[in-house]
Amino acid sequence: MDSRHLGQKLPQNHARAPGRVFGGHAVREDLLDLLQKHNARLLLLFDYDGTLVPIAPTPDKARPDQELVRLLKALGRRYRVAIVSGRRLEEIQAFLPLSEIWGWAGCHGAEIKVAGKELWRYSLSSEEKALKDKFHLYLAQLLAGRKGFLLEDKGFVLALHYRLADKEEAKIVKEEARRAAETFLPRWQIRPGKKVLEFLPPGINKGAAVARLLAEAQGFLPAYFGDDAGDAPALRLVEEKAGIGVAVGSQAPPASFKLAGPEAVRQLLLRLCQP
Ligand SMILES: O=P(O)(O)OC[C@H]1O[C@H](O[C@H]2O[C@H](CO)[C@@H](O)[C@H](O)[C@H]2O)[C@H](O)[C@@H](O)[C@@H]1O
Repeated sequence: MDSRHLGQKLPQNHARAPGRVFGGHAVREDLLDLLQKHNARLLLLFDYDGTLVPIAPTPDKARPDQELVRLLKALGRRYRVAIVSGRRLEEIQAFLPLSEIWGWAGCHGAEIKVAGKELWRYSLSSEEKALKDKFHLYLAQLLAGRKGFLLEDKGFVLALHYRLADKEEAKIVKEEARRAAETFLPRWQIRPGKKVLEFLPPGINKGAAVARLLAEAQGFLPAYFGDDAGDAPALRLVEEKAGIGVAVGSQAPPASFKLAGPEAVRQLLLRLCQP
């Protein structure tokens, strides 16, 4: 096995390189070479929305196409593949019903499965659940009669979407929601995403999720692909472990490599699948 990038920093030209956005959808050959070198000991970790599929007006519209499903199936046969999503684990598994995918983290890592078995799950105390339910009710009332908002209750996480709302109204609603969260759930995190404000239990983040997955994949080189602020802890952790961070799109946190968007990711993965 080629372990040149395990337990040591990436070569100077890759480590924290200014990360050019690779124009168009042409494949970054340097990144492809680096990934191919690790062959069966490569662990590919993917965020979903904005990384594997383009952002859509509403969450239910961002479904994978058949080519993506076939691509992940082929990748899963050749490499270790994990999905690390802000979505509910059940939902993301329904979108990508593939036994070839080894690892799954849902709700930003509040629920994790590996090789078909539950690995870890955040334990929501009854007191915390009751407060979360009260907060949910409060938000539902706040949004009643307002257009363009969507409230997603993911069990462990609440997401307040405002992509289709009026800008000024969204600003007011977000401020009010933040204020209420500090009253109902003062220990919880408030995390902005792409036109969404998410409310999560303490300690839940994609960095912790990836750390749990990596502990089950000793000797593998991790490569993480992510597009937004929620992916920052995972990108950081993977690069600290001398793995490969790939920032996808213009709003992505810093990483050694940059790709223009989901189509550029797909072109790279298609090449990675070739014999
Ligand atoms: O970590 P991810 O897998 O990228 O999930 C992050 C959030 O994605 C979804 O919301 C985002 O994508 C929607 C569809 O493109 C878009 O309409 C929305 O504005 C985005 O915020 C999902 O609904 C959330 O639960 C995830 O946390």
